[in-house]
Amino acid sequence: VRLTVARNQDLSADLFTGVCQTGSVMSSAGGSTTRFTTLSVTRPADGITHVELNRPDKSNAMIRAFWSEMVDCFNQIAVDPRCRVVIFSGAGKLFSTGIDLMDLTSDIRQLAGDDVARVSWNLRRFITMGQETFSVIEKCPKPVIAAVHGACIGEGVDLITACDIRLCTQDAWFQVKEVDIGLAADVGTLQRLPRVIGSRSLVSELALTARKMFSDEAKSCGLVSKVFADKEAMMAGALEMASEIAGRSPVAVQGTKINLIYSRDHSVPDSLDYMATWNMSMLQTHDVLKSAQAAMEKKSPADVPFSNM
Ligand SMILES: CCC/C=C/C=C/C(=O)SCCNC(=O)CCNC(=O)[C@H](O)C(C)(C)COP(=O)(O)OP(=O)(O)OC[C@H]1O[C@@H](n2cnc3c(N)ncnc32)[C@H](O)[C@@H]1OP(=O)(O)O
Repeated sequence: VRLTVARNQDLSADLFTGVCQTGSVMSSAGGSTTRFTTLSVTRPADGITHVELNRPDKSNAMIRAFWSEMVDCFNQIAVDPRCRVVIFSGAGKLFSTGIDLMDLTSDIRQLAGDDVARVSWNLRRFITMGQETFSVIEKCPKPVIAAVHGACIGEGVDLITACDIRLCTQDAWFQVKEVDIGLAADVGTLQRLPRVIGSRSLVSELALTARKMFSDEAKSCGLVSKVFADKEAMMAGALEMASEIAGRSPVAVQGTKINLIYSRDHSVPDSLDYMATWNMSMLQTHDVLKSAQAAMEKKSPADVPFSNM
């Protein structure tokens, strides 16, 4: 199945109206609409939301509007019962070249405040806003599959390390570029990358030298779990994986994401404790009974109708 075909079929859907000339419109479950200029949001199949970086003529460089649109987008996805899983990709010839360098330089030049304390305070707020741009992905209970083709630079790496699953094309490359522009990466890569790939030595090497890492190495170190020949194959693979996830119990899927992230950041005893408390209510779902019955009847979970949440 190709995403492009599915998307065309979906343009009339009520929730996501797809890309139009002035941007993409997304309405929350409550009905309010948000118009995005840096993102395209579509629903290629039942339960699946496709979010696409949508500044292809500027290499999907991330401007300030992107920061707030990401927060709006993922906050809406988090509460949208019709979304069970998200695919995140980039339009055009590459995934993203990271922060928009024009924006960055003008933002830094325009820092306001009467003295060092006030300037610093404002700068801190600016940095935490940047961090929230990617933390919203992690806070969203729906799993997010990043699908990367071509370059993924700087903030692009911040973005994908906040995703749950990463796929890429053979021509993909990754670069923790921040030291080259005179700063220590500050919106997620240094915190998340060491937890994604096991080797702290490799993380330090990548972050301190800003060297490019190509797809084969990205696969062997665990940054991505699958490499596809080209973008078309990757998007088909992402859609197939997303369908597998969307067909399963949302109680089980969302509980799995939340507990995996919790256990990444806590000790095993604390995480087991959290898990027990989590499942003391979630195990009472009808989904367990329905799934167990389907397994005994040798049916796939995909054949079981689970209600949305
Ligand atoms: C508190 C927050 C702090 C956050 C920090 C974040 C840091 C980072 O993200 S560090 C990474 C910054 N990015 C870069 O240094 C990459 C810059 N781009 C490139 O080196 C090249 O674009 C690249 C080698 C990737 C590709 O080169 P190619 O010749 O194929 O394309 P270009 O002609 O360069 O690009 C096409 C148009 O896109 C514009 N563009 C590309 N990247 C950026 C960018 N990062 N910021 C702004 N604009 C970008 C480029 O200017 C071209 O536009 P136009 O000239 O209008 O055609």
